[in-house]
Amino acid sequence: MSLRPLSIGIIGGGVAGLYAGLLLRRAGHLVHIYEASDRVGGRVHTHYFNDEENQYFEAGAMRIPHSPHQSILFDLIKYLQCSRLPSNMQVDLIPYHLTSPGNFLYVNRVTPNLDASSTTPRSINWPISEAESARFQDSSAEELMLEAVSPLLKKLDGNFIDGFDELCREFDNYSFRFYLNSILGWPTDVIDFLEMVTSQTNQFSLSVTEIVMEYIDFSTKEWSTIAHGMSRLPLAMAHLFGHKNITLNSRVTGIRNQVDGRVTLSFSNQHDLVETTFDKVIMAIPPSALKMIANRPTWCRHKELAIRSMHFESLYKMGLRFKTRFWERVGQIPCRGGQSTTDLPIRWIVYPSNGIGDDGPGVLLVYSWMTDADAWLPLTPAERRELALANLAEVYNGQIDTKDGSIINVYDLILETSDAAWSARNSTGDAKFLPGQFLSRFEAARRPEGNIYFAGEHLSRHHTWIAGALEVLAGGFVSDKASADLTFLLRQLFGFDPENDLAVRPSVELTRMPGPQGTKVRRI
Ligand SMILES: Cc1cc2nc3c(=O)[nH]c(=O)nc-3n(C[C@H](O)[C@H](O)[C@H](O)COP(=O)(O)OP(=O)(O)OC[C@H]3O[C@@H](n4cnc5c(N)ncnc54)[C@H](O)[C@@H]3O)c2cc1C
Repeated sequence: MSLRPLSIGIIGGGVAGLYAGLLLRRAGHLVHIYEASDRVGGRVHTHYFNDEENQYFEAGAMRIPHSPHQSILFDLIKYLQCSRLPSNMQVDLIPYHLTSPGNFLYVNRVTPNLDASSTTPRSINWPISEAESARFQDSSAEELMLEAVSPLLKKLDGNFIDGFDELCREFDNYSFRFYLNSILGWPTDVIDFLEMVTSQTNQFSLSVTEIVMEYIDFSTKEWSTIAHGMSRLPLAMAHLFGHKNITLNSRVTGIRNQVDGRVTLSFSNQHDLVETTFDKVIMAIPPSALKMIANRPTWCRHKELAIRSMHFESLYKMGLRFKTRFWERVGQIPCRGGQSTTDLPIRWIVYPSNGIGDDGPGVLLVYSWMTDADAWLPLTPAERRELALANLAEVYNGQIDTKDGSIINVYDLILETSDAAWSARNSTGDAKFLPGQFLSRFEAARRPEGNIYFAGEHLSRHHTWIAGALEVLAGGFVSDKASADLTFLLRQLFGFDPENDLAVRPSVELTRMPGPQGTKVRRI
C-alpha cells in the first residue's frame, strides 16, 4: 500500500537534517529544510584558502576511521558515488594517515622523538612516586590505555546495543579518571601522563562510556577522507535533496503545536518573519541551539533537563598555509601526514593527508579540545594567529630544511590562516557526555514530543562523528533491504505503521506574520 505524503519540516541543514531529508523524500514525503546559516553541512567544514591562481581551495583534516561503527557513513558515500552528481561534487575517498613515522611528542619544551606507542613515563621524565615506579615507568601510553579499556571493550563484543547498555549500567556513572584511579587503582601521576599523551586536558573527566567509544575509533588502523575536503559530503547530499527544498539564512525562532497535532515553525527570512505548518517536524539541531529557541513548547522535566545539561566539549582548530611543506622536510624522519602532540596551547599539530610530497605550499592545522580549546576564546583572531605561530616557531624554527638547506622560520613561511572556535558557534563543539549522562539524559533527549522529533550527533551512541549524526536515523536506504529499512525508520521515527496509519494533508501551508519590514510570502 502506498503512503500518502506527509509534509515534514526539518530544522538544521547539517548531515543529520540532510540525511533525514533524503530518506523521507525518497519515501515520497514533502520535506523542507530550514538552515540558520548561509551554507549546508553544519559542523562538517573545511578551511578555505586562496591558491596561486586566486582560486579557493579546501584543506581540512576531517577523517573517517574504517571501524564497524562507521559503516552507515561508508554506505551513504557509496550511494552518493552511484548517484548522478556534477564533477565538482564527486565524493571520492582517499587514504587518510592518522599517524606517520615522523610524528613526535613535544613535552616540557623538549622533543624526545617518540610517539604514543613508544612514550613511557621514564622516556619523558614524567614524575611518578617511587612506590609505583616499577609498575608503570616503562609502560608506554599505548600499552596502558589498552590495559585500561580491554575489559570494557569485551562488553561490546557481541550485540553492540546490549553491550553498550551493560557498559552504561556498570560504568557510565564514573568518569574515566575515577575508573582508572578507584577501580584499577592507578596513581594520579600515571593518569595525568596517559591523558597528556593520548588525549587532551581534562578529557578523562568525561564518562567511561565516552572514552571507550573514542578508543574504538582512534585505535582503528585504516582511515579515509574525502578528496577536496569533507564538505563535498553535505554538498552532494544537498544536491540530491534539491536546493529548492532548502531555505538558507533561516533561523527557526518559534515552534508551536496546533490543536490538530500539526506543528507550526516560525523563522526569520531576511527581513520577514514567516510561519509554516507541517504534519511533522524534525529538530536536527544541537541542544545548545534548541534551548535558545525562545518560543517553543515546554516539554517534560526529563527532556528539559537533558536539553539543558547534555555536555558538549569545545573544539578549536586553525589551518595555517605555508610557502613550503617544511614539516615534511625536517628531522631524521619527516612527518608525512598524521599528527604530533605537544603540551603547548596548540596541543596537536595535524598534517592533512592531501598533497603529501608536493613541492609547493601546504596547510597544517593546530587542533585542541575541551579545556585546551576554551583557552583560545578570549583572544582576538590576530592574537590567536600570533600564538599559533609562536608555538610552531618554538617547535620548528632553527631546523634545517633537508631539501634546500634553508633554516626554517615559520614567520617567513606563513601565507595565511583560517580558524574556527566551535565554542562560539551554534553547536558549541561536539557532544561528549559527563558521567551518568548516557544513563540519565540519553533516552529522554531522543524521545519524540507529539509530532516533533529530534535528531543529531548528540542523540547517538557515537558522539563526535558524522556517522553518529546519521545513526539516529539509521535506515541504510542504499542496501537491498531499502524498503524494510524505510518501514523501520518510519515506525521508529514517526511512530506510525505504513500499512495502516496513513498520513494526512499532502501540502505545506504558509501563513503570514508581520516582519520588521513588511511580510513576504514564499511558496515552498
Ligand atoms: C572541529 C570538528 C572536527 C570534527 N572532525 C570530525 C571528523 O574528523 N570525522 C567525523 O566523522 N566527524 C567529525 N566531527 C563531528 C561531525 O562534524 C558532527 O558530528 C556532525 O557534523 C554533526 O552533525 P549534526 O547534523 O548532528 O549537527 P550540525 O552539523 O551542528 O548541524 C546542525 C545545523 O543546524 C543549524 N541550526 C542551528 N540552530 C538552528 C535554528 N534555530 N534554525 C535553523 N537551523 C539551525 C546549524 O547552523 C547547523 O547547520 C567534527 C566536528 C568538529 C566541530
